Amino acid sequence: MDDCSRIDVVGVAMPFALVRDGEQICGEGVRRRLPLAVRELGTNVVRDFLAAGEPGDPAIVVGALPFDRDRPAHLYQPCRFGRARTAPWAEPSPAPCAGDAVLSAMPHPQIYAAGVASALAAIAGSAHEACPLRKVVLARSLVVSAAGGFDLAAVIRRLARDRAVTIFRVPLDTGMLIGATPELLVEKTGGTVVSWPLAGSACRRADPAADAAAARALLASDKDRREHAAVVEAIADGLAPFCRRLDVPSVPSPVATATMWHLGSRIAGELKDPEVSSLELAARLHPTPAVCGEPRERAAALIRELEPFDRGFYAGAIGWTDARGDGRWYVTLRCAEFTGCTARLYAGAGIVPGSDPGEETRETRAKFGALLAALGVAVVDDV
Ligand SMILES: C=C(O[C@H]1C=CC=C(C(=O)O)[C@@H]1O)C(=O)O
Repeated sequence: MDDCSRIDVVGVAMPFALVRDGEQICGEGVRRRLPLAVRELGTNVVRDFLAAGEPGDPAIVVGALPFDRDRPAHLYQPCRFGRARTAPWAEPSPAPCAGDAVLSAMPHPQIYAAGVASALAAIAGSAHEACPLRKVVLARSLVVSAAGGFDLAAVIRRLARDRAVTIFRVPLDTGMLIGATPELLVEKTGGTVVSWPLAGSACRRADPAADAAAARALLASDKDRREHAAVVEAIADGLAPFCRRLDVPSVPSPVATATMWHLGSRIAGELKDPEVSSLELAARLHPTPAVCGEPRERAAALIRELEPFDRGFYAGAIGWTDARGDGRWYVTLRCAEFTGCTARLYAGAGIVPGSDPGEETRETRAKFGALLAALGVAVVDDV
């Protein structure tokens, strides 16, 4: 493994990068691809794939899982891989984007709000069925076009000012996926596994007293607690067969990013088999009700019906797994795909009985905030 401490991960040298708290994980080049669909990423897939490679190549798989479990994952063995504990963000970040950016919401916020109302009707209509729809996460997207393009290194440096999130950059075949996710899908190290789901949100406030009150109100919100509980239950159910012991908090805690409060629950377990692959665990858990809904297939069908765009890699997972199965996968949130002079941003909100279409639309607007600020674009009320 290379020491990437002297490599500027936001430069072009190591295009795949995950950065949190000064720890960088980065990869350069594509040695071999692992083009399986998410649902095919089962036991021993990574171990067998790496065993068939050339000796001396990095014993690691990195990349991104799409939202759709039936689609091919973007997974590969890089030519070089590095890991280091340094903070490469010392220099001040210049304004990343020309001020002439044009914003185009897809769908329009009013259409999104109407979609939330339709989702609420579908949830209510299924209430007396044997297996009712309990939750669906509806997303929308925002295309930002800038004639002069984007300075992606500056975007990353700006995102990295928030120490509570993990910054990622994944080179895709179609562009560059960049974001700042607050949510850990799964981390596996030896015999231990951790997942830290988030669901239930409130905007941060500038005034400290108002901000603390917003966190208290979120913790006390029955609607947000139900939204959160659906995710915790699904993850606990997904991990239980792999664990000899699993600790699931009975109440969530507030988790803060620079722009949002969330309800979070740190779920930790002891694995029956320490060789199990973190990619297999990620593929089993994905998509959780933090990004899809409950029950999964039914929520995914409603998402296909109501969302007028393709999620692609948004609401998927990004991360890495090594030959021992150790690795870390994050939920692909607060992100954009950059292609030429456009950036497509995504944001979603969990819908449960009691959700309000206007509130959920405002929540998605606030979730665009981190990326828009990093692009140097002001959040305006009609997006
Ligand atoms: C789907 C997103 O957020 C998820 C993660 C945290 C809180 C969420 C919520 O409160 O709705 C979402 O489940 C997104 O940011 O696009």
